[in-house]
Amino acid sequence: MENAKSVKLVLEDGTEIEGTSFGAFTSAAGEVVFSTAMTGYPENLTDPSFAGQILVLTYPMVGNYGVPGEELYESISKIFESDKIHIAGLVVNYYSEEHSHWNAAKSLGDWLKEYNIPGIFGVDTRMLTKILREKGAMLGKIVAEQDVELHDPNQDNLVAQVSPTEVKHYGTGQHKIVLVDCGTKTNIIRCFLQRDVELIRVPWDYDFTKLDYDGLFLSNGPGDPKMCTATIQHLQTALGQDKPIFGICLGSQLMGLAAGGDTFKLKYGHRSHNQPVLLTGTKRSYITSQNHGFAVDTNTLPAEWEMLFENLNDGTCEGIKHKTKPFFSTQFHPEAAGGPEDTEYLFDDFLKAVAEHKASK
Ligand SMILES: NC(=O)CC[C@H](N)C(=O)O
Repeated sequence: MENAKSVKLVLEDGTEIEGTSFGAFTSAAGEVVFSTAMTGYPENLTDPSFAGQILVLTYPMVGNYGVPGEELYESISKIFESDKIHIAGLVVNYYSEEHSHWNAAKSLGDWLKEYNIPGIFGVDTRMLTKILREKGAMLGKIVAEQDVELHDPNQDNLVAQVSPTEVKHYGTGQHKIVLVDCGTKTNIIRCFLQRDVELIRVPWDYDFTKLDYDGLFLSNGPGDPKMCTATIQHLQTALGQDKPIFGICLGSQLMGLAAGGDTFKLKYGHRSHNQPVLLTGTKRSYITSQNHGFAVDTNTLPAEWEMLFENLNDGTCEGIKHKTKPFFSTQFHPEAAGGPEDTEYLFDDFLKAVAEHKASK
């Protein structure tokens, strides 16, 4: 490669790995996490839940299908999961400078440069993942010319950084759904707009309890769920009523916290497109898309709540539900993008609960 510049990845345990720069030639610190998904870097990089994280991809060749051009649908992106790259840095094994795909508009390296995000390649990302799996997710940094301090993004209120500051309206359907945007993936909005919904998208700390709505949705988002104190407070008011509530990922953790339960940090998290979950009380399992580092501790849930899905790899909580009220959540991503769409039916289940609740009034 012409003009190749070397950079290094440094982990908090002292591990240093030399590699070659692609994307922006700059330094960045964050939490180093790995994803074993085989595709989906345009979706992953724009998922706001990755804010503050240096993402390691185990799939050996990355960049070969380039990055699509932007297209809008109802004023939201048709392609990406938000309007910018959210990761702090990218670590890959082989970066394919040549890309080819029917909808590619640019290379992955050029896209990273646009957002001033560093990438490093030539790293044995499977060896690195073994280190992260043994020792747990670690802080780390990509170092170009200037050194930077290690920084733990989970100490920051990342949700406040990625959440919008204004209320937005979408769609004209008959069910009025409030979407609390803690860093929502746009595919959640797309999934709602493909159904009979009018969506009111509000900031993470907005007092939605004052709004007139039929159902409440809590989005995914970055960082430690315990940082979202304002959302948890508003949610506690909503849990005192009986309008249907559905939460995804961070939204599931917020539901657990508002219900009176606790969350904890997983050793290295779940990030891939093939995480098996079991629907509690059945022998039915689903393959799901996941991206989370925290989970609800089911042992701390009050008696009127129960686990809805369980992760079949490590037994952790993949969703909760209220035993009598229409409140449920998933730790995984039924909206996929990327990953399997097998659990998208949960949007229909939620809207069915909304319709039933309205009919009962
Ligand atoms: N995708 C998400 O919503 C992630 C939730 C939370 N930030 C976690 O890492 O567990």
